[in-house]
Amino acid sequence: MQTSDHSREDIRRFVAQAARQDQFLEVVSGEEARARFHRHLDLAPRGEVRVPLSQALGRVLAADVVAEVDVPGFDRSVVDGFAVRAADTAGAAEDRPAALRLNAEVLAAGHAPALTVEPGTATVIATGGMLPRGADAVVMVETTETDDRPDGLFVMLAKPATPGAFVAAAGSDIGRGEVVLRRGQVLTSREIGVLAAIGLAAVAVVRPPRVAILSTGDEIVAPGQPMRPGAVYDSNGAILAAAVAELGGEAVPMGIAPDEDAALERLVRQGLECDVLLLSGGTSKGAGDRSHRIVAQLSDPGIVAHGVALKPGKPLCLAVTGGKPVVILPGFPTSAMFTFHGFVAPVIRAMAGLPPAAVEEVPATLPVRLGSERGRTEYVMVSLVQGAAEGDLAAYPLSKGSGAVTAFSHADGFLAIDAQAEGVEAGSAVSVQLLGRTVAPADLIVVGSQCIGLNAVLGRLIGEGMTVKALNVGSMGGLAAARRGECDVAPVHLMDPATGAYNTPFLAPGLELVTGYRRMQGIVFRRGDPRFEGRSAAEAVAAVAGLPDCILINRNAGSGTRILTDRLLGSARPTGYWTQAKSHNAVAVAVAQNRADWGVAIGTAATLYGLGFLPLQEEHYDFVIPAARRDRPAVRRFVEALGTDEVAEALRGMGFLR
Ligand SMILES: Nc1nc2c(c(=O)[nH]1)N[C@H]1C(S)=C(S)[C@@H](COP(=O)(O)OP(=O)(O)OC[C@H]3O[C@@H](n4cnc5c(N)ncnc54)[C@H](O)[C@@H]3O)O[C@H]1N2
Ligand code: MOO
Repeated sequence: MQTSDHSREDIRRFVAQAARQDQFLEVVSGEEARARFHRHLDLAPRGEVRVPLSQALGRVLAADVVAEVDVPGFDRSVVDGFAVRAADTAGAAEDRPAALRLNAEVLAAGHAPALTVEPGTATVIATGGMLPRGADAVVMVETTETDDRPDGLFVMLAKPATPGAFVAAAGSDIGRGEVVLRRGQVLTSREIGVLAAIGLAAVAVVRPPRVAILSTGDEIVAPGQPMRPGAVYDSNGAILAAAVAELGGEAVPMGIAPDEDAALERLVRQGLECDVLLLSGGTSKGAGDRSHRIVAQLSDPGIVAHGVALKPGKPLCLAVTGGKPVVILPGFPTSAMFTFHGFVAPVIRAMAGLPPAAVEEVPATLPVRLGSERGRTEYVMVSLVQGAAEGDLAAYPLSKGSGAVTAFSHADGFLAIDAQAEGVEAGSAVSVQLLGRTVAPADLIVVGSQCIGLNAVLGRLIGEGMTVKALNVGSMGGLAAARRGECDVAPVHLMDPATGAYNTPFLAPGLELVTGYRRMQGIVFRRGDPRFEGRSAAEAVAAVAGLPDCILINRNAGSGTRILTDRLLGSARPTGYWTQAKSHNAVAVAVAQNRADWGVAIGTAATLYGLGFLPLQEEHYDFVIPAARRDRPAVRRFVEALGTDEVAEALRGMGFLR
């Protein structure tokens, strides 16, 4: 839909359509939605295919595999030596060796013996050689001597051999008729080895369910294509295709459908040729949201639930047609992933012949308060860090909203807030459902304010093989985490408004400060703007503060940059003063995209977005370290690396001062 040139009638129609909430009249619980969905689904695997072993990795066995051969297939020598009759060696000793005449045969691996080991004789045998008739043991060559006598070549044994010594019996590894692998087994390199050992070149595996994946929306652009204003790259398509493959399905990417009924209808019809059809976007009540209207045309039974009392995930639309699932996931990536894992993944697993995924939960403590809207069960992605006491885990919320794409990749798991609760208090015990099987441990935990300069140090440590977990919770959050002993390093840039001093005034007993680097803060503006170009910061502010059409993009209250801005403005309240951008980047983007005309940010942000910059003041970005953690090897290495010339050089290269 075009964004300009709308007639009043267009706009009235848009609002009327957007306000029509019919599709959300019946919002059901997650359990109810799942129950309705499963009532109509056919979850049986969709047949089997034979694949060569070279293509069997990761596939699911369609049937039990029964060995038709023994492994080993014959009694086999496991050493180089002599095949003997153990009875002939009874009583052998250093001073009374048993002498056995050697038969005229050498049993290399892969050759069938021709001669019997008669009493009083032995046959030379190699590792892997087939035990000859008559023999019941093998003697290692090192423990023997040979004796070249006129009546033949003899081997002298100084010790008796026990029956079966150094012989691997036929079928001792795998016996003919044995079930070696069970149906439903996921084939790894180990199982593929077993299949090869019993002589199979190909194996029957479950046919992976084919899952059509269609992203929808006029604003969606395929990665690799040029960006347009207001557009977003199609991340859902890529995430879903990979997630389907991870679950044993075959992703059938169908690209991006525009918000247009005819095209959508055609693509939905095409997608229904697969075993599952997944759409994302356009399920909400926006005027451009077409997907659910098209899916609503399906029958037998069609849509079974549209709207679930979950956050994220409210607009999820579940449909079934002829036993085949058709799901519209919400467009926001976190919502799409969350509902995919909750509602679609179990279906794909079942169709792929896999058992339900095991759910692992760990207890943790919530370090900060979490607010929640009543009426929907809310799921919050968290990152887990080791707390002060051994075994204690702190669950840091990764609250970037449903639209974020990084929440899933940064999270260790998620916690649920009851639909009736208005939030969870700081310090509450919570249960975290893990996304993987274990909590990923890290050598160094960094919690606080994030800065791209930090990578100059952390990148180096990671290159040395250290694992690092860095959580962005702001300076105040980092300071609190350091006080609670939940991090090794808390990067902070806090200015005391009374004195203008950085960071030191905020230290508490048990905390140390390591000097980091400085960041120049200043006014950012679009190059060439005569209201700023060529002026000092103070002159510029004096000139623009009273101009109603010169818009400021301000920072959030509590941030160091906001304190600086307030000092700069004095009692002036320019247009835009009440905005609350949360980062340097957000300020720079707003100015670069002409949504605002000026703001205060660090010089690096101005450079990144090609903006003009009027320097104001250096900000100190330092590191608070709990004294109790100061001697940990990872912390010592961090401080050491920070002090090196290479790091200082890298920081200067990025525009920081060190
Ligand atoms: N007035 C109301 N507005 C909204 C409600 C509501 O109840 N009342 N629900 C909100 C909720 S909750 C969600 S979640 C979103 C989901 O809406 P849709 O599923 O219709 O998704 P879209 O509007 O198409 O897109 C939402 C958002 O996600 C981006 N998107 C879409 N597809 C992709 C993709 N393939 N890759 C990356 N990003 C994608 C899209 O550009 C939008 O920014 O609705 C709320 N609104
Ligand atoms: O519930 Mo929507 O799915 O916020 O994100």
